[in-house]
Amino acid sequence: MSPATTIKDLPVYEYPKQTEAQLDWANLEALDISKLDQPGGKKALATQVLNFIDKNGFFYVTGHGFLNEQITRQYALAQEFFHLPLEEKTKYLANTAAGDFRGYKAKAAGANAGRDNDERYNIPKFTPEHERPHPQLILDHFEEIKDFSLHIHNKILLPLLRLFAYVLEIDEEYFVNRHRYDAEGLEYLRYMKYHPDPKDLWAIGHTDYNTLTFLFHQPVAGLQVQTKEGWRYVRSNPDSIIVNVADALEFLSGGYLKSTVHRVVRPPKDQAEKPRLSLIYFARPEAAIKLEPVRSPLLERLGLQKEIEEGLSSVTAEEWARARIAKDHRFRAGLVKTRETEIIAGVHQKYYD
Ligand SMILES: O=C(O)CCC(=O)C(=O)O
Ligand SMILES: [Fe+2]
Repeated sequence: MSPATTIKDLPVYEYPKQTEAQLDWANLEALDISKLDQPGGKKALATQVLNFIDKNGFFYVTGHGFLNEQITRQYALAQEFFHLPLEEKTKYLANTAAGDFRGYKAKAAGANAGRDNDERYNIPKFTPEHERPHPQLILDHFEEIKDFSLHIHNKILLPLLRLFAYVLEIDEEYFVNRHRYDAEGLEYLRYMKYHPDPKDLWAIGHTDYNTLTFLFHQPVAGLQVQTKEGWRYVRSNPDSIIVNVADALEFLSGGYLKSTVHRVVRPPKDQAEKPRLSLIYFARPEAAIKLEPVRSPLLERLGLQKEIEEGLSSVTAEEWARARIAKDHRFRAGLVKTRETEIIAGVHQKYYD
């Protein structure tokens, strides 16, 4: 390969073109988190958050401190990873039957081929708990992937958690203290590849089971968010990360922050024949954190304060995530015909077409 098309060791990743299709786009707020370091910035952002967060858990983050090249390097790695032979990738299979999503998930095949059209590689946080084998490609770029993951955790996740705590008028370290990087618990960076497929629905409507999900720029349209007015496409802008509130943060915030339903549909005609790569970071609370609602002066004032009750409040973040992953596995593997809705402790997960 010529030097012009590689940066040192990897082919340069070029984003596909944005679609020219006229789509119904969701209107989402953008939080410029670089403002948090400026006088008055926290207050301004809190006002913005209060305007949407009890209705819709999707928003953009700008001012996140990543250079475009850092993000496209991760896409280049994702692309190279998925080019590895299937027998190499399957050496690193995730144990999804046990609710463990670390490692590789192949695209469904054989009798279950219709159940999904995506491959994934989940790279867990860089702590001794999660030391595990990786392909040489990943090992060769380990420090770069680690720096990328740590930037998301320390420079994006934690400031957002402090901001949400400020909005709820609680100790600003309340959520941060439940997301210590070195503590036991699973977060991961995901490389994902959707293979072109004629079916309309590529990922059924769902909520995520973690704290916050960070979706990096991805011009192939397909991600949709459920709104009161119906499904709306989420536009991906080059300077923004798309963020969504997921189950654990909804539970911890006493239901105030909304874990928002989303899905992935087949891209519009001008993009439908291309593979769709996604680069996603799933932040989760520490494993042992109980999903009990916080006591918040804001929620008290609004009459929305939830009490700690039997049931979900005694379920940990780890138990919730494992239960969701294992149920999902049972469907994808063809062990059950339809998705099971009760996850744990009598709490139901809703699926939407
Ligand atoms: O690929 C995307 O844009 C979204 C994927 C997603 O919702 C998920 O993996 O939970
Ligand atoms: Fe999702």
